[in-house]
Amino acid sequence: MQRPDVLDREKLIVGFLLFSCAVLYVVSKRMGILKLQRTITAAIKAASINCLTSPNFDHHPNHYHHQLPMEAPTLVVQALTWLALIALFHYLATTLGRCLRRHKQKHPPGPKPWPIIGNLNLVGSVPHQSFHYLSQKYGEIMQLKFGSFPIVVVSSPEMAKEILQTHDQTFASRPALAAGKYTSYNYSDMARAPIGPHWRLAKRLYLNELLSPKRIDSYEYIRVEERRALMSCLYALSGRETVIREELTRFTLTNVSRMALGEKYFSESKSDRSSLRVKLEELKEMVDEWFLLGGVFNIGDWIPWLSFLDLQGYVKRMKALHKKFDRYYDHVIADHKAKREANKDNFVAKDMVDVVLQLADDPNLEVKLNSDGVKGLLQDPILGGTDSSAITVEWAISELLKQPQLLRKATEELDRVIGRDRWVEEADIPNLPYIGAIVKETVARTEDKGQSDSYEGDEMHEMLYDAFGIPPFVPPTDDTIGRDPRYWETPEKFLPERFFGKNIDVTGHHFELLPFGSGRRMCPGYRLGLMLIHSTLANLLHGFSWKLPDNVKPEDVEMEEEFGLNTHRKIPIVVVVEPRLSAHLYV
Ligand code: HEM
Repeated sequence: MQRPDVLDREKLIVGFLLFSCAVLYVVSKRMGILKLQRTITAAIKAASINCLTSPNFDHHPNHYHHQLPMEAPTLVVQALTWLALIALFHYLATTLGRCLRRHKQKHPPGPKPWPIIGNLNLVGSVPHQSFHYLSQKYGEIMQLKFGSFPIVVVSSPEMAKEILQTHDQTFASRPALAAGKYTSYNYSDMARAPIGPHWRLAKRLYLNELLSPKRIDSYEYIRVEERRALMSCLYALSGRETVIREELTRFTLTNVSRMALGEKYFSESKSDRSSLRVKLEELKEMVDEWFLLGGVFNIGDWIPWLSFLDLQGYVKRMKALHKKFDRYYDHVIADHKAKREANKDNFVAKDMVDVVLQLADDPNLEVKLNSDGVKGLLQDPILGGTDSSAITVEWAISELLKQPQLLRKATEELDRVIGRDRWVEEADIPNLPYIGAIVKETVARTEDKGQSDSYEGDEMHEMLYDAFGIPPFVPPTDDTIGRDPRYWETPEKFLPERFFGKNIDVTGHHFELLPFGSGRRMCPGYRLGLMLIHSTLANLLHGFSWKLPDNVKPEDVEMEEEFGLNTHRKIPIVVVVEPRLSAHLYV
């Protein structure tokens, strides 16, 4: 991508005018402006005398021309000289302005914006679908205006590479949206933090403490215990209509809570009123609400002078949600502090909360961790690790129920590789290529369709102009690339086989498939996320046969999406499961 060039002709005009001005300035300085005027006046006078002495001129003595004092033409000539100079400067200024404007207006193509709302009228309730539609009309890089802010949407692997790899430093910060302020402890979680010392601290913490390959392996026993609990629970529900999302969210929430916080910190009993702990149902609702509010188009974000009205009521909801999460984190922190106090002399940090609290006490830390900073850091794994893994498995099952022949192929592979007398272990995953292809196809089609962050702010604006001559940008929507027939055969079809014989991975190197992003803001939890998705899906397909309720045919399964920071199914899928393995494996 090149910085757009000003037209050569205009460069010449501007150069010529600047040169003329410089000459006029130097000459007037040397001669003095009055002398210059006198010279010009003399030249014009000489011309007029020539004219007066021409044979056609009327020489009658009473002719008023003869009566004029000599000063009058001098004044006229002086006035004309000034007018000419003013006109010259005016011309120069307007031409220069036009050139600069032309330079700035070299925007990517896009629809004409309306006053105040910009192009918000073209963005439907599922924005990535609107982007996809618009990008077909305007191309792989297009400009839209959200209220007062210009944004750019890119939708090809080549453009994605430019933005996320070549210029990733320029584009790595996040916009300051209300969701980050009210639901992410004033931009203190890693996902919303601007690039800076706090974000670097978070990255180090996750990569070294919670999400390093060694640490992920050491938590395998938690994932196995929780997987067993999930399988037993589904076994108990067999033959009944079940909303699988409920079970999956409980499963991922428990896993991530135990890994990051050390234990569950929620109560599973609906009737237990005495517990200080938040109820599981309530926590699930809080997580759902967080993802919904994180992805909404809050008018105040894009038309800031209307923000105080909170027209859609989102900010009010964000503040209410913040209070609930705050109570939850206060409880987690107080419990950890109490345990540390009780074990003062030989205390060893056991989980991420212990590590974060130790960091908060460290006076030599590059950036001081205050209470918001601590809670922001606890939030990333709870929210980042829960919803995305659960909804990916739900989408995969929905796609398989729509095409039962794919479900058959997956169970054939499981029977062949694993057999019917044991569960699938994490070490088996590389030997299950068909399940792997299903996971890739699912994340390619469904992950983070909602990623529509844009970048703003004067500094960012300048950087964007420096880098590209373009205004703020929206990261490439996987959905747009994922549906482009130039990169995918029959993109509208769920087709795991498309990955066979192709070395396309999902870890940010192949820009036609970016479910976890790429570059420095790439998801730090991708290993854990993939591990959870692979092993959960493989065991669900291995342990149960899957059916739709009697009155629903595969072709009737709705695949409508609900927009949010993650894209959920609009209507959770209802399934009926029956065990496939011996009964003793489910206890
Ligand atoms: C299926 C599972 C997951 C998917 C699909 C997913 C996807 C993503 C995506 C697309 C991003 C944004 C990348 C970008 O802007 O370029 C992201 C960021 C992030 N994810 Fe994940 N994620 C998953 C699991 C996890 C897990 C398990 C954790 C932690 C335990 C996690 C923590 C984070 C954090 C902290 C960020 C913010 C990174 C930053 O802004 O620098 N994610 N994730």
